Amino acid sequence: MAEFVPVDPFDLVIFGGTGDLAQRKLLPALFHRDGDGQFSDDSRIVAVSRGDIDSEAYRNWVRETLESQLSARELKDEVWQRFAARLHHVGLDMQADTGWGDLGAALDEDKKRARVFYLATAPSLFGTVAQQLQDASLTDARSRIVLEKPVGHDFDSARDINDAVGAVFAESQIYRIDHYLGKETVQNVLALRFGNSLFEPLWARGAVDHVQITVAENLGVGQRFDFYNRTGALRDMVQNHMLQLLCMVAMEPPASMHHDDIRNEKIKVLRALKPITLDVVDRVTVRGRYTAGIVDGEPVPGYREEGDDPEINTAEQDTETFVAIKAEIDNWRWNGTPFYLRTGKRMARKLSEIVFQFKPVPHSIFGDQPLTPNRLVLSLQPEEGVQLTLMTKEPGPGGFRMRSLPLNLNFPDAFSVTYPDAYERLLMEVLRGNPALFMRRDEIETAWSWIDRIIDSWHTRGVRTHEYMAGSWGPTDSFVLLDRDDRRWAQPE
Ligand SMILES: NC(=O)C1=CN([C@@H]2O[C@H](COP(=O)(O)OP(=O)(O)OC[C@H]3O[C@@H](n4cnc5c(N)ncnc54)[C@H](OP(=O)(O)O)[C@@H]3O)[C@@H](O)[C@H]2O)C=CC1
Ligand SMILES: O=C1O[C@H](COP(=O)(O)O)[C@@H](O)[C@H](O)[C@H]1O
Repeated sequence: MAEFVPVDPFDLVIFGGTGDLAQRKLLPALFHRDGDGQFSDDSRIVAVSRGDIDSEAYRNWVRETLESQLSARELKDEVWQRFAARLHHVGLDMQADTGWGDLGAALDEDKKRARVFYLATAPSLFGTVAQQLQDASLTDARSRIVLEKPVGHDFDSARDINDAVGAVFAESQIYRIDHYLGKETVQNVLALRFGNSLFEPLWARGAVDHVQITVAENLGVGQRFDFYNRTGALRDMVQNHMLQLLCMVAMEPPASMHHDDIRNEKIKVLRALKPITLDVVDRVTVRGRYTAGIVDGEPVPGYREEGDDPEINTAEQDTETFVAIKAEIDNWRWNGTPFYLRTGKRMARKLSEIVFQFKPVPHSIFGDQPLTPNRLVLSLQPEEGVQLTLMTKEPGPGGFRMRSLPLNLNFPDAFSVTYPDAYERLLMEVLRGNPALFMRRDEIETAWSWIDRIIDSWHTRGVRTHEYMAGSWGPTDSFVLLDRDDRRWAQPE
């Protein structure tokens, strides 16, 4: 039976406490955890923004924002009263030297209490805020700082941010968010691989033909056009989420669940990624961009039409909303077993999954009967579960007929509890002081180095985006990418 374990008293400061991320993810997540009784009465949440509002006005704003997202059943009055009492707002400009004393005054002076600074702001402010906090004597060995993604837009900027934040906080105090690491199924990869003796002997080049990692979204870029247009799918999704998924499935068994044991294994995978160089970039990567189409039965505009600011939406700007990559890991376990990565916006439907395609049997004793090689599918979204396809004999008379059937483990069916979403889990891990689900500095920087190489090669080779219709599974070239190796994407069915 799931049990919600309370966390010790804390002060949580959210820089950007009135922003979109706070509104849609952080505040609902905190409200849910409070609802399950995990926060002590004296724990505080202090929002920082430049807004000229007092704490009462902030509480009213939070109430409205929760009302627009939660059901009346979820927004229980008793929980709201408790939650509201811990909310405070401090108005200050993170780039100015004034106002930091007000923030200090809003915090508890008890040195034993966890003090967490959550930077839900542009990454260009991370170093400045860290320095201001130190100058205002608001940090000590017990404080923690949470950095939202993206940590930089390339290796150099990531290193600068890490240096600036690292000048104030020790690495053990820095929590770099990748919300995919908070997803239930991603953690279940550890349980599946290392809690069962069944899979690990097969988890290698000898048995696995190839691996596919798909993160498809049906949504477009929406309100974030400006950010996205400067970023693109490779930086937005592959540098972080997809490479983290790759690490979780490809790493060697860690010695324990200790955060450094896990992160030490992940970094080895990132270091072993074969660089994608100028001579291969147009064979092993595909860039795409959606045009108008139909998603979930509704007509939707193309990418270009989503950004209405002519200053940023120029014809020369060739931002990709889709990317597919044939990645290779140069190590003993995976040599010769490609990992095909694919992510895109406005695709046929929301679907995140990791597919292990096993090799065919070496010899068939069943004559002409076609045999489908086994496949292990780890589903992340929208449904969480694990599926293993096996060849079986069709029952009954009529000869020996073989059929491929799935062995299904659907988490919502198997476990009746509703479990916390990724942000809820990650926030609780920060408050507990457990960095296992966060990215270490070397992971971020090594991932950026690999990504930078692809971007440089794209620019030098002039690799352009290919159009795909919104509501499809991506550009034709992404199918050719696998076709060339005589393989197919697991989707569409
Ligand atoms: N929104 C999302 O879904 C996601 C966002 N992120 C990242 O999180 C960060 C924040 O994103 P998002 O919430 O969307 O951004 P918003 O622009 O919606 O919010 C920014 C917040 O920061 C405050 N702020 C901005 N500048 C200052 C300043 N100089 N001093 C004090 N407060 C300031 C704003 O308030 P005010 O203007 O009143 O000062 C506001 O509260 C970004 O780096 C984004 O890339 C990451 C993953 C998902
Ligand atoms: O970090 C990001 O992730 C979301 C997708 O997250 P999910 O949990 O809904 O799969 C993506 O839409 C966004 O562009 C990106 O910045």
